[in-house]
Parts: sequence; C-alpha cells; structure tokens
Amino acid sequence: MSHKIKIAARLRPRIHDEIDDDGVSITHSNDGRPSQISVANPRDPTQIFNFPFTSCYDQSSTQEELFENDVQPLINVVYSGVTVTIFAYGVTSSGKTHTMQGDKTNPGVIPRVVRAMFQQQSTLQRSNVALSVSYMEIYKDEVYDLLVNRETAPKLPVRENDAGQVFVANLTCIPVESVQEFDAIYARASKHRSVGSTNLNRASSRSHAVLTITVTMTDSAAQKTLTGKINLVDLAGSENNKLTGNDPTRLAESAAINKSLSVLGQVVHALNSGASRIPYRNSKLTRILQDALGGSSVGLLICNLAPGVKFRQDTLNTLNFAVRTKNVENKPVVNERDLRPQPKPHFAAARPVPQAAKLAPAVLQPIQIQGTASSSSSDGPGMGRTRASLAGAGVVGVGAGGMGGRSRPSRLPRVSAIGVGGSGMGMGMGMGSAMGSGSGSGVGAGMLQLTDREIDERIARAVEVEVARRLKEREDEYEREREREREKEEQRRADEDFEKQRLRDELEQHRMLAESDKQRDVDDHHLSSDDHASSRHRDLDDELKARLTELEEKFERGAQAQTGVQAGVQGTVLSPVSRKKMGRAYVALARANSEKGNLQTALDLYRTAETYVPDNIKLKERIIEIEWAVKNGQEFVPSPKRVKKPKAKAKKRQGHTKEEPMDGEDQSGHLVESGSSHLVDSGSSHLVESSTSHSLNPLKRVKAEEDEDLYGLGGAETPVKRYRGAGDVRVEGQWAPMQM
Ligand SMILES: Nc1ncnc2c1ncn2[C@@H]1O[C@H](COP(=O)(O)OP(=O)(O)OP(=O)(O)O)[C@@H](O)[C@H]1O
Repeated sequence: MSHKIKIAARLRPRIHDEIDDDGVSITHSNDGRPSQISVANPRDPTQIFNFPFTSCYDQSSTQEELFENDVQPLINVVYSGVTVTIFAYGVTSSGKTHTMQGDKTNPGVIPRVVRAMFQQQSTLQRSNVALSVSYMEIYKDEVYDLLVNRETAPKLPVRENDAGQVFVANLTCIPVESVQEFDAIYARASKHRSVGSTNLNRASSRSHAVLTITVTMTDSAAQKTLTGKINLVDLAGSENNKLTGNDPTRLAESAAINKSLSVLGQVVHALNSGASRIPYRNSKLTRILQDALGGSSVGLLICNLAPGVKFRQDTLNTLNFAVRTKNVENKPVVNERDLRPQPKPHFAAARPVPQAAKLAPAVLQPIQIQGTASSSSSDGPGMGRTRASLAGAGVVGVGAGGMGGRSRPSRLPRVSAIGVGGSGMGMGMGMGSAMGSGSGSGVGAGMLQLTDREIDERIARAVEVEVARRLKEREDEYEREREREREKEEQRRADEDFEKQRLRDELEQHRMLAESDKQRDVDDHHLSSDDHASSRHRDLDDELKARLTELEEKFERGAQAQTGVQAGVQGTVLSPVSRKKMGRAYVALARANSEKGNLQTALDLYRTAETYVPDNIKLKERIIEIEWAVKNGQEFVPSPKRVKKPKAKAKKRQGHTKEEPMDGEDQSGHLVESGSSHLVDSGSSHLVESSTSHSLNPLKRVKAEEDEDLYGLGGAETPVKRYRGAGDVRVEGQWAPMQM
C-alpha cells in the first residue's frame, strides 16, 4: 500500500521587532475542505498565492495541538513495526527547533513523542518491548554521533546493507528505560549539537539533527520481533546570507546547509517527475532520509513559516517545496524478523564453508599463543597469524624449522618436506591442531592415526577452502571497487542533473520576469505586448538556451563514452594487475576442481577466469581441452609441458642461499608470487606457500605477473596431486627429491 507524505504548515508568531504586514494568513474551513495558507507576492502584494493543506497551524497554535492532531496518531504506526519520519523544514528562524524540541514550558514534538512511546510501552508486556535512542547531526555534509563526546566524535560513514537499507555505521544506540533517562541523555547530547548565532537567530542550528527512537517488540511465542522506528529530524534552515550577515565560518556552514537543502529539493522534484534516477547520493542528508522520501517509511513534513516581510520569498519557496513533497509516495513496510532457526543449507553446497568455519577457531587460538615464535621471524605478528592459519588448515607449511620441525610426526615425511623458509610456523603444529583433538596444543596422536589418503583429502579440502576464501576476498574487493565506480558515476550524473536543473530554473525565472515586464508595459503604456520588455530578455533567453543545449550535448557525449567502456570485458573497472589477480584466483580454484575430477565446475571457473584475462592463450587452450574432456566424458589429462630450467642467475643466487631462496622464487628457481603469504601456482604447478612478505622485489613480481605460466596452465602436470616442500616432491603418493 502506498502512502503520501503528509504536510503540516505552521506559522510562528512575530518575534522581537519583526515587521509583519499580514502578508501570510491562514484560513480554516469548517466545511470539510482543507485549510489554506495565503501568501502575498513579495513583488506585487495585491497578488495572493493560496496553498491548501489539511493541517495548517496559525500563530496562536500550540505545541500540543500540533502533536495531538498530526504526531500522536503516528505512535501506533511505529508500534506496528513501521518506520516513521517527521521532519521540520523552513527558512532559518522560522521555528523548526521550537516545533521539534521546544522548551521546558512548551515541549515540542521530540519530548512528547518520547513520552507517548513510553506511555504505549506501558500498555504492553514491558519485558518484551525495548526502547533505544540514537542521535546524530549532519554538519557540513559529515555525520557525527551526538551521543558521544563531540571533541572525539569521528565522522561516521553512511552505508547500505544487502537489503538496500541505508544506515549510519557505528552510530551509538542506547537502550532507554524511562522518560527521565531519555531526558538526561537528550539534554547532554543537545549540548553537542552545532549551534551558532546569526543576525536572524541567536541560536541558529548549523546542522541537520536526526533523533531516532527504536522500539523492538519480541513475541516469544511466535518467535518474531517487530521493529518500529521514529526519526525526528530538525533540519537546518535555508539561509540568505545577505540577511544572516554570516562570517566566513557561518558562510561555509551556510553553503553546506543550502546545498543539502537544494539536493533535498532535487530529490523531491525527481520523485515527482518519475525520474529513473533519484539523486539521493548527492548529499548525506538525502542519503539518510532516503527511506523517508520515496522509501518504505511513513512521513510527516512540518513546514515552518516566518511571518516577517523579509522572509516572504522564503515562505513561498517553503510552501512550493511542501506542495511538491505532498505528492511523494512511500511504500511503508513492516519490519518483522523471524527468530526461528533457519533450515540448514544443502549438504553439498555447504560442505566447504563449515569446514573452514570449524577449522578456524581451533587453529587460530593455539597459533596465536605461539605468536612469539611467529613474531620472532621477520614477518611480524600479523603475518604469523595468517600463515599460521594456513598451516593449521593444512594448506601448506612454511618453515620446517621451529615448531614444525619439533612437532612433526615421524610417519609423515612430508612434514619435513613441507616448508621452504624456515622462518616460522611449522606444518606439524598447524595440522596437529586442525586434525587432532582441537585442544590447541597438540600435534601427535590425532595426526598419526590419519592415513595418507585422509591427509590428502584434508589438505585438498583446506586448499579449496583457502582458495575460496581468497577468491571471496578478491571478489569483495572487486565489488567495492565497482561500488566506488558506481558512486562516482551517480555523482557525475547528479551533478549534470543539478546543473541542468539550475539552468532550466534560471530560464524559467527569466521567462516569468519577461512575462511580467511585458504585462507591465502593456498596462502602463497600452503597447503591444510583443514590442518592449520581451526584447530586453530575448538575448539572455537565447544565451541560456544555448548553454542548456551545449550542456546536454556534453552530458550525452559523457554518457556514451561511459556506455562504451562498460561494454568491454568484465572487470574493465579494475586495474590490469587486479584483473590478473582475479583471473589467477579463478584459475587456482578451477585447478583444484579439475584435480578432484569436477570438470564441469572447473570449466565454468576457467571460463570466468577468461573474462578477466581474455588474452591469455594458455587459458584458452586449457578451456578447449576441458571442454573436449567434458563433451566426451573423458578424464582430463592435461598436456605435458616442458619443465622450466632455473635461470643461470637464479641458480647462482641459489648457490649462495641454498636454505633460503630468494624473494620471488621457490627452491626450484621458478618464479612465484611473493607477498602476504599468497597461495600461488608456480610454473611447475606445485602449490607453494610463499613465505617472503617483508622484502618484496617488485621487479620480480612484475616479471612473474607477466609470465603466463603464473596461471599454472603451461606446467608439466601429471594427474596426480603433488605438493612440494623443501626440495621434495610427492608423485604417485611417494615423496621424491625434486628435480632441480
Ligand atoms: N510557535 C512559536 N511560538 C513562539 N516562539 C516561537 C515559535 N516558533 C519559533 N519561535 C521563536 O522563534 C525563534 C526562532 O525559532 P527557532 O530557533 O526554532 O528557528 P529555526 O527554524 O530552528 O531556526 P534555525 O534554522 O536558524 O535553527 C526562537 O526564539 C523561538 O523561540
């Protein structure tokens, strides 16, 4: 069901020495027709504009009246699990803060809402209904938490969750149990709000403030929770700096206020005109209010009006904004959550992930305790932890020395074989804790009882899990990059729209002026309407039109260029290096699957890899080979390839450092990717854990990235899985010295 934003207009009384010419008046009708606000045209006081609204409050209206008529009914809506947003809008000093906050003798909407929320809570089973509060301000387009110390309050990011709901990350939310508790919190927080003195208002709000009261209702029998929210928004007022007399600080604030309000206007305009894209992202204010504007909440806009002559044009602008807003349609939804346990995912689909989940804590905990051993290596504690988790998961070992050496089980020669660096954690430790009792200390017994096949399986599984994790990490990174691109694109379009709209408004205003000048000429001199004034504006009119056309052409060209880019390969937005990384990750996963005989999955993954590195010939060949094997129901046996000989230079270096290979090389001298413990497929298709992270050699890394074999596609390969350790290789289930 849709719901249109409700409008309430409130005219404040004259204050101080304000000149009031009765140019704004409110007429209430008793015959069921809406009340209306009449405003005299500031240019021609004889001309009156009428604005009909169902709720109009004149200068003598009270806080209570407004609350009873328009706000109180919304409390039930909140308690039905819906989000309600009430925002006060108007020029500076029109009474927004007075309406929302009020003072001790005349409490406004906020304190009254809080009392009503507690009142409603008391009618329900109290233990199942919890209230909480959060309070933030948007100051110069940055979001700050008002419930924390203002001096140390960081800028908070605005994010969107998977369901598309926008939220402010890390915003404090405090449970409140009584009105008194709320009052204390609110009083403290309000002192943090940015307020300054201007010519028009001694205590002018320099920020938009959003107070949110959340009610969570738990129905234990039905195992459901309902969450209702009420957002109470006191907007900063639009300002005419000629009137406010702002200093540079105030001017900067004012610019931010006016910009965000202007974006608010654009959002409402876009919603009304059915635009395909709504420029919510153009300001934090509209982003945060997204749900209230064309979203899933129920909305009430309180338009505050000031009676003074100097505010007349702003009064008209506010009312025009209100007229446009009342056509905005929301689609309220009930926020209900099912607390029943979710059905378990399908076994096959879920298998690798629980393995990882189970392995991680059992492994990480003891390894962290071993942090001293890890940090004694030059990798530092962070690396130690990553590698430890890999080793624990049985992926590969690094460092036969240290723990690994001491704790390796005698039946497993690979333990001594695994590990190339001697710089830290050992395979023995990791595997012991992963495979054994999970007590975290042990190696021995559990491990000894495993057969080679079981170990193979575990290792393969761990490899799969680890590769999947890294792949996911990269996909996330890719997604984030895409999101950033999308945001940039949206920003660009919004800027275009903004500029276009500005020009159109200018054009329209100009036309209106020309019209009224024309009319005046006719009235004054009884001349033909075509003769005079219109010609004065024609040139400017043409110039504006030309600018608009030029702008539209420019934007069109920009949009076409953008479409052209998007039509390219997948991951065009990624850097070449990132594309290679993505391609490599998919190849690694595909390889793991092909080794397990899951050819179709492997094929799909190789094809996905190809979308990132479309020029890789060996990848294409591999795809063709597997396609053929799948089509003919054959086992996949990759074509043999030449074994790369270590380069002379590398050999020479190896001579110096037999025990410790150089960065970027495995012990056979093949280039491997060094860096933060990346799992890579070396030129000879062995899975190798690189232990060299701290002293990367960028030249070698680039060289490695240029080498197609880095994808592990051209290497000599037998159908048997092989894992290579310090100088040894396992072939057909046997360990043998590795060919150098
Ligand atoms: N309905 C009202 N009755 C009596 N006084 C009012 C009323 N509305 C506003 N005022 C007074 O007018 C002055 C300006 O009001 P207020 O600070 O609420 O304006 P504002 O719109 O919040 O301004 P700004 O955008 O600059 O923060 C205050 O002194 C306030 O007490």
